[in-house]
Amino acid sequence: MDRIVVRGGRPLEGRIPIGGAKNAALPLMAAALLSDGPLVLRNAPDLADIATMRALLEQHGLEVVHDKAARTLTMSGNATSLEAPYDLVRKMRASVLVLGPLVARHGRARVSLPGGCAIGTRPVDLHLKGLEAMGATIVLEAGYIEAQAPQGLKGGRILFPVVSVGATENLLMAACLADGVSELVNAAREPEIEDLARCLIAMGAKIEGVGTDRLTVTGQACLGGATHDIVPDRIEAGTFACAAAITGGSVLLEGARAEHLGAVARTLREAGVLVEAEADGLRVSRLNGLHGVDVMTEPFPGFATDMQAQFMALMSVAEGASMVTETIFENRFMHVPELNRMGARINVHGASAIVRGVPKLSGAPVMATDLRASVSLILAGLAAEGDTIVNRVYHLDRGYERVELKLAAVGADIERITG
Ligand SMILES: CC(=O)N[C@H]1[C@@H](OP(=O)(O)OP(=O)(O)OC[C@H]2O[C@@H](n3ccc(=O)[nH]c3=O)[C@H](O)[C@@H]2O)O[C@H](CO)[C@@H](O)[C@@H]1O
Ligand SMILES: C=C(OP(=O)(O)O)C(=O)O
Repeated sequence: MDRIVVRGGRPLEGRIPIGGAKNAALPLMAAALLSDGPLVLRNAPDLADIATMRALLEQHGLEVVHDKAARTLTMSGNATSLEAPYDLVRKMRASVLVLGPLVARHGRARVSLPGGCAIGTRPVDLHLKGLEAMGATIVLEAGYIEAQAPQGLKGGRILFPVVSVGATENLLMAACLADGVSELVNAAREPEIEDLARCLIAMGAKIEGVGTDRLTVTGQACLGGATHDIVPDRIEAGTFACAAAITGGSVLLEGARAEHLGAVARTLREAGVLVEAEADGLRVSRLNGLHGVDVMTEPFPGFATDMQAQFMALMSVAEGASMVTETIFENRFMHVPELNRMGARINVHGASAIVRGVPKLSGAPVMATDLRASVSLILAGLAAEGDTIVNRVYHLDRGYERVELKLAAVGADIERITG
């Protein structure tokens, strides 16, 4: 199994290209199940999760071509199998996003209950209740969701009791082919949802309220093909922003958009990091010291839970203390014991972690159990004295394209050891 070795102490300088967002690409790929014509996605990242979604769509009967040189994904054809099997779905939570499109288009689907990052229980009840509100019958049997709507879905009013990115995406896609008008209230507003909505509109969907927490969808008989540019990955950008900050460097994040970073950019500035929009991206630099800042994860435009681990690594070398509160997932502090093994001083009290900054971290062999936790250990390694060996990098490969090459290109001493 591959490992990443980081030797800390070098300030990062240069330009880092930001890829298309994993969390936008996955629902966009699922949207191909709604379409009669080919869906072409440009700016497609080359990630393990994209390969998993590709395999899932292919086993449903779609043709998927990933031209990695051109960075395009082309999906065409219609589903011939309506079952999403456990072996693929368990690898990635976003697999459940095939459910809404399959039921909306074909009147039934059988989808395994999903896996994904081990960061909490992660139920899918909101996805299922929403489909029921649109007239589907749902039965859970032997680890599978069996959904039926033989007469097709009907438009309905769905009020989300908590903000859910995945449920908003699943039901938004389903509503595009439902009979009548659907209203999604308290919908998630993450930039990836806006990206999905824009692509669906290009495919012929009728959606109002894009970018707000109230989406109104007038169902259409069918959707067609489209060509769509995937939005840049705000979490990849935020991660490299933390890399620049933790090493006291200065990098230009090519293609990154300040408005998509939401509270992350504001919080970095509060901590003493310069974040400036330039013509072709965002410049992130740290000239002086870092200071501790409190953060609380929230749905967009609040501080993203997918940036919590990376920000905690940064705070572990800041002056003073910071309190990091995780409100989205109940078990997303798996990086804390590993950061502490590198000399960080972090105590967890329920949903909050108190981080007391230390002057230096020290390299160590570490291991993470989820994607963002893994990358937080690389960030810590960039600032640590000595070698940090990050094991189990398959988590990283789910969501970061060649992270070690991108970091090495701006001066980090980092390499992948294969095998
Ligand atoms: C592939 C993808 O885009 N993943 C992102 C997506 O995950 P995902 O779509 O799984 O996250 P959700 O926004 O749905 O989860 C938010 C909260 O709602 C709860 N919930 C969710 C659905 C449900 O049916 N019932 C329920 O109770 C969850 O347990 C969690 O506490 O948004 C998360 C929150 O920004 C991110 O961390 C993930 O990176
Ligand atoms: C938690 C994440 O992904 P997933 O929802 O696929 O587990 C993530 O991207 O940080």
